[in-house]
Amino acid sequence: MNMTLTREKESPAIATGAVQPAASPEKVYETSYLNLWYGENHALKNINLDMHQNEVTAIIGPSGCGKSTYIKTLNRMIELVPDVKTTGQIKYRNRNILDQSYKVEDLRTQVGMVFQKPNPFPKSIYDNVVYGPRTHGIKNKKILDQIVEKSLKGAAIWNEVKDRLHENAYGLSGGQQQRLCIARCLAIEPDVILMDEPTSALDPISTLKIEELVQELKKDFSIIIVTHNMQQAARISDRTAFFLNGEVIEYADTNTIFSNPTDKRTEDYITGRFG
Ligand SMILES: Nc1ncnc2c1ncn2[C@@H]1O[C@H](COP(=O)(O)OP(=O)(O)OP(=O)(O)O)[C@@H](O)[C@H]1O
Repeated sequence: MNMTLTREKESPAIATGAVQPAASPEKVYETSYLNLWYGENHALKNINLDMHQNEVTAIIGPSGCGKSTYIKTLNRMIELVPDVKTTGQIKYRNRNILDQSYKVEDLRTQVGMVFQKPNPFPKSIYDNVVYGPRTHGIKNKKILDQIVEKSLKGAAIWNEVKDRLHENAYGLSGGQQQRLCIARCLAIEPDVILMDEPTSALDPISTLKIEELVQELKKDFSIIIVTHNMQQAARISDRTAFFLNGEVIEYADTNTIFSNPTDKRTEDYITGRFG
């Protein structure tokens, strides 16, 4: 059965705001037949997903379906969990990152991550932003100053903090802290930004700011975002993958997922019948 969830019809709340994806933008990630086990728990099952440059890809699905697990495989953070086993491939820019010869440090210079709860370091705003560049050996103050300004502007927080750069980041509001964490991520000039429910701890106004920011950032970066919030996926993403019980049930451009899904389970989820 076809269903319609468009701006004008049944559900104004799930209006897709994102522009349709371009014909075939370059692939950033290509996941093929990815399986992942936590011990005996088969958490990801035969995942096949391509993610594209300068797009926002949303990952949605009910609690426990494997969203966070999947996004953590994309920067190999998953390796921090003991007793994890994977099979299959994840190619980032044509190289399989699951191949142990791929240095995780190299991957992390290309792929930044923003987490559910803002996690600034207990340092000044300035020191938070320059943390990555300093780790990479940049010491020149003029260059670091430029990185700070550019990154904070990129994360749409410069005007709010430019006069207090040397104050502790913990003095910022939750929404400001999250934008600072995005600035910290931008300072390493990544190619891809992974976001694991970046607004779930924020109030609606801060959420809106982050959503607007994501739309800006996709001009320069590729963004993969896990969200519980279907309206958010509909508003900001170009493509959406619906996960259920560790499988990708449906992956398509966001408009299709929310207005004309092909799988009954997708339809049931986006209409709130479960999850
Ligand atoms: N560190 C871990 N050790 C063992 N099992 C885990 C671990 N993390 C997740 N799992 C299991 O893997 C499955 C997928 O969990 P995951 O956290 O990826 O789901 P999710 O879709 O992100 O859920 P939520 O929306 O609640 O955050 C679940 O069965 C979960 O219990």
